[in-house]
Amino acid sequence: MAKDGVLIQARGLVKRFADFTAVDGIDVDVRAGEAFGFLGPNGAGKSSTMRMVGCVSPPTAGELKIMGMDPRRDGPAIRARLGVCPQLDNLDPELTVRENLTTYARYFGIPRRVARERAAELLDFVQLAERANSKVEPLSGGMKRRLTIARALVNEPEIVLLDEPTTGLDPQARHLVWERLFRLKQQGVTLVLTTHYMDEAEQLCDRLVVMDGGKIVAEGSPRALIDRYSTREVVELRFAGESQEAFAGKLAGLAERVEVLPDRILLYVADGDAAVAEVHARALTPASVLVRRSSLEDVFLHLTGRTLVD
Ligand SMILES: Nc1ncnc2c1ncn2[C@@H]1O[C@H](COP(=O)(O)OP(=O)(O)OP(=O)(O)O)[C@@H](O)[C@H]1O
Repeated sequence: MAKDGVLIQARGLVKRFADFTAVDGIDVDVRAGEAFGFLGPNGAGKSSTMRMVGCVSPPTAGELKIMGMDPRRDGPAIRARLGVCPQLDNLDPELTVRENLTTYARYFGIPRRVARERAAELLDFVQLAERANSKVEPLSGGMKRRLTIARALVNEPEIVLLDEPTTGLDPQARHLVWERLFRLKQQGVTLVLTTHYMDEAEQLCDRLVVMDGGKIVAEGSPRALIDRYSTREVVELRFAGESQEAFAGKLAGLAERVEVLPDRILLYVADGDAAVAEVHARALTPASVLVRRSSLEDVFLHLTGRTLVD
């Protein structure tokens, strides 16, 4: 392990494609045992960063150290200690569920008998033991994703990279994946994930960076980011009629911050109910009112002026 328990260290890390800069000089420290997230909208540069960490795409500039090693020089040694769960499932449809694991194990030189034992354990872990002899094709999206996670664990990696682990899954399948990832974290595996789902980041990540346009715009724990960049509560008001903008002026002084979106107005306040009472006291009659806790979505909106998922 590298000094201070930092497993991944990036300094001024850059990825350019021709004259387009996808990752624009980011600094990152991922510590042993934590779940670390890259949160940002499509195109923020999350996957490009992950591919550099996974040693499949060389950095254009800057420094990157993984477990104290240099991806430019030590790619194979690093990859031997990483597990990778790519954004798109690339399981082998010709093979059974079990064979997808045992065949993958061969790339790491794991003896056949050990590979079979490990495959059985991993299929148990991802709750696919009953499907061991099934082909991959008929599996649901959630099962395929869990199998991809199992495959990423075949070499008993210290770090597991997960690129959008639950994109495209239904809520129940997502929860099952989250639950397994949480279990992995409890076992001491370091998780690095990208996501554009703020609930996923809040559920899983001990710390995260918010990325936008190739840059890191904020970093911290979900709680710390919310405390720093948002208020305790948010009131969402929807006014009937063509424009929310027309009502915004009537809300002056009512909140620490007001965001006017095309379909609603957000009031950032410490006490949502008190703010709602004040809205009514001003004889305003929104078509709907919702009081909720602040989330990472609010952090993102504050930092970039845009919503995370359009
Ligand atoms: N091989 C490539 N050649 C040219 N441009 C690329 C390449 N890979 C990525 N890009 C561009 O770099 C930018 C960042 O892409 P990246 O995939 O890293 O973003 P992301 O945050 O992971 O978003 P997504 O959720 O869509 O994967 C995008 O504008 C993308 O079009």
